[in-house]
Amino acid sequence: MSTEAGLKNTVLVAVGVIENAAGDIFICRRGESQHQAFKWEFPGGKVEAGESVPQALARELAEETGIRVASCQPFMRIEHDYGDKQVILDIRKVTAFDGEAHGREGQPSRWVPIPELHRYDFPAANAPIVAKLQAQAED
Ligand SMILES: Nc1nc2c([nH]c(=O)n2[C@@H]2O[C@H](COP(=O)(O)OP(=O)(O)OP(=O)(O)O)[C@@H](O)[C@H]2O)c(=O)[nH]1
Ligand SMILES: [Mg+2]
Repeated sequence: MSTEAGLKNTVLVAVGVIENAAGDIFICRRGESQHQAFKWEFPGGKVEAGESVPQALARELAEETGIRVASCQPFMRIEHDYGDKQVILDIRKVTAFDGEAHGREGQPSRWVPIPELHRYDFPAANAPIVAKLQAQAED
């Protein structure tokens, strides 16, 4: 029963780590009416019924950033419990895309060099994403 209640509050989220030719990463700031308000995020959103993760990612990135995904690869998967909500983040690295990434819904956005990512206030679930990107950048 508690499991059922938990599952009802679990959302699968397609998240895009968009990388440009300089190796910088595109991030956006969440709005005041959203869960984890005002935190910085990697753009993305909930996978809808009947969608695959790459399909949801393409749709969400078109809506939120205006880009068309040309190539993406699995990066990592994170399960996190916020108490009020459980999320499963399926994170994909977007290495080829068409268009200029921008905050298409009016949200603040910017390209950030990987060594500076930890300066931004991300949702708690995102810590392993930033850590993995920075560890890979050190190689
Ligand atoms: N897009 C995105 N969502 C994240 C990240 N980290 C993280 O915990 N989340 C959580 O994933 C959940 C779903 O993401 P979302 O709110 O972007 O979903 P959506 O675009 O479909 O949004 P909406 O319901 O606000 O219209 C939220 O609870 C959000 O807090 C992240 O880096 N990017
Ligand atoms: Mg979203």
